[in-house]
Amino acid sequence: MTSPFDRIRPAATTARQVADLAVAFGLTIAPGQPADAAVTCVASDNRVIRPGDLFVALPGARAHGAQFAADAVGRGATAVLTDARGLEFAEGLGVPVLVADDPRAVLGSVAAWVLGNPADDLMTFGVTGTNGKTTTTYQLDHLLRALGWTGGLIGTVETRSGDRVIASTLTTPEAADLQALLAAMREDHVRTLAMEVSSHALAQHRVDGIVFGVAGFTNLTQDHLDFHGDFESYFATKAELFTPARARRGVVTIDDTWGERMAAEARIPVATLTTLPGKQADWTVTDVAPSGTGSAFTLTHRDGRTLRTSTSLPGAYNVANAALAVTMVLEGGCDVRDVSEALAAADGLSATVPGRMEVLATAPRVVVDFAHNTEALELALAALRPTTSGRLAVVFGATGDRDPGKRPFMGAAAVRGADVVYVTDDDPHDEDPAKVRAEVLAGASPDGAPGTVVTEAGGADSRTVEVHEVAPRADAVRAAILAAGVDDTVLVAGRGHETIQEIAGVDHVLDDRVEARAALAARTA
Ligand SMILES: CC(=O)N[C@H]1[C@@H](OP(=O)(O)OP(=O)(O)OC[C@H]2O[C@@H](n3ccc(=O)[nH]c3=O)[C@H](O)[C@@H]2O)O[C@H](CO)[C@@H](O)[C@@H]1O[C@H](C)C(=O)N[C@@H](C)C(=O)N[C@H](CCC(=O)O)C(=O)O
Ligand SMILES: Nc1ncnc2c1ncn2[C@@H]1O[C@H](COP(=O)(O)OP(=O)(O)OP(=O)(O)O)[C@@H](O)[C@H]1O
Repeated sequence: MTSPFDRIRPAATTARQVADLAVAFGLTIAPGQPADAAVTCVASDNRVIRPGDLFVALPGARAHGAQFAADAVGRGATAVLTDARGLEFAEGLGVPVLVADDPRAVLGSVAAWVLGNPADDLMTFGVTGTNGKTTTTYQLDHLLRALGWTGGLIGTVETRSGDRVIASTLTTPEAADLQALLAAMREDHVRTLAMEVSSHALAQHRVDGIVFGVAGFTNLTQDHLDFHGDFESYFATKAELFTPARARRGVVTIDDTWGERMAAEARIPVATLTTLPGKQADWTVTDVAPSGTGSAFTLTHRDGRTLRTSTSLPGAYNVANAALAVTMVLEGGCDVRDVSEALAAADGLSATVPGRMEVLATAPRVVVDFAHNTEALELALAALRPTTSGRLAVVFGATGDRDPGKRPFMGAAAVRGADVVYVTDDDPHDEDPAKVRAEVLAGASPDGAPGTVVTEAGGADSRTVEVHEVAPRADAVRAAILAAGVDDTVLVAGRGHETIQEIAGVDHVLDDRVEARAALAARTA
């Protein structure tokens, strides 16, 4: 396992003069410090500094990066870039100090300049949206490789450049790390990049220094409102990806109204995509049919171009993810026949995505999925229902300290979609886990207590749902799997590939897949 401070960086770099950098970006060199030095790479965290780096010290919510400037210089940083406040810490360290009003706003462009604009050498695909970024990115990477290119991948789960692979700490890396990674990709002869672009990244200038060849939009639903404030600003942040500063062209899924608005307001050429029957778009998905564990579908352009392929992942939304991946590659300029043949040879969009609809067993079926907001939970349950002949159980919790408004909605969605509901903990962070569970339970049952809930009592669709509260999470996973019949499905939702659970500032090792496998072994025993 890699450490959070591992970075994929270029081995060979060209030295750049700090004085030239100051001129190029109109930065002030603080008086009384050395005026020039050479820099070869850029980092914004002292813990990843290597000799020759420019240390960019950013003000943050928890610290000012300049507090770590002395350590950065001790590790070999040859210059510091910070703001006026950071200058107080960075003076007198014997290296040039560049000052910018807002160092975060120049970091991406500065890093790209130092590293020789590495994004220019790649065919870049950036995916944004609330749900589906990771899945779409893996399918994109799978298709690009099937077409014969050496692909790079950046996203929530892992980061890949050629044979180099590390676990990711953020969905979209900080700007300096990202540019260093792109420079490493250039060295590794990577030709294409499939990358997730989070709304945090857009808001924090992390993707400055890249103009994506093709940007893709999946969907927009309630999430991250603690960071963005309201839906309108969340939308506006995502919409930035569809402007000339960020991408040359786009593909927008218009299955939801936010997609329609994104396509209408985009300031770059966009092609629209829909999976909804009868809806008009540039690209439409039709003839969806079960195929293996997933679905086959036909993708057709208004001009008649068409191909039929499949995805191995279950659920209608995975058809949308797969179709978006294919459409982005076609809009990137690939010929429909080449794509069709590559997909036929690659068994369709069949990439396994860690912790996304990952099937661990079939009798009972045990599936680990990352659904951690209301809509995702609802859709994940709906995706599994048609292929569950027995009962459908779900194990999930809500995250502490984040977006408390969604907790009761998640509880209600679980009861609507499942027959057995285990409310447990996700990452409590600094919040009382029992309080978080209680807020989820408040949406799951009328009295907010575990027990038997009758949905739509008296109606034709009336169902009886068992609601349990079990903590810690490993016990909930175990209880659900031990109680399941062979025809049942157990969905363990919310944490996907994650391996660390944070409780009151302490990291605990917890991997849903490991816990589920242990429970399956206990069943056999
Ligand atoms: C809200 C947010 O995104 N915050 C990110 C931001 O934090 P911050 O600006 O408050 O930084 P800080 O911790 O005060 O530190 C200030 C500066 O000092 C540096 N520092 C800090 C400590 C130290 O010992 N040495 C050091 O050099 C930091 O690298 C930073 O440059 O910069 C930090 C350094 O890169 C990130 O770790 C931190 O991500 C936090 C942990 C986070 O949870 N971010 C999430 C919300 C996020 O970005 N998520 C999206 C995906 C969302 C989704 O779609 O699911 C993502 O792209 O990952
Ligand atoms: N197109 C989609 N529409 C709705 N839900 C989806 C879609 N694709 C995936 N999901 C659900 O959302 C969960 C997260 O999927 P994925 O990791 O691909 O999205 P993401 O955008 O990368 O999410 P995050 O940024 O939170 O990591 C999945 O586990 C699945 O339950």
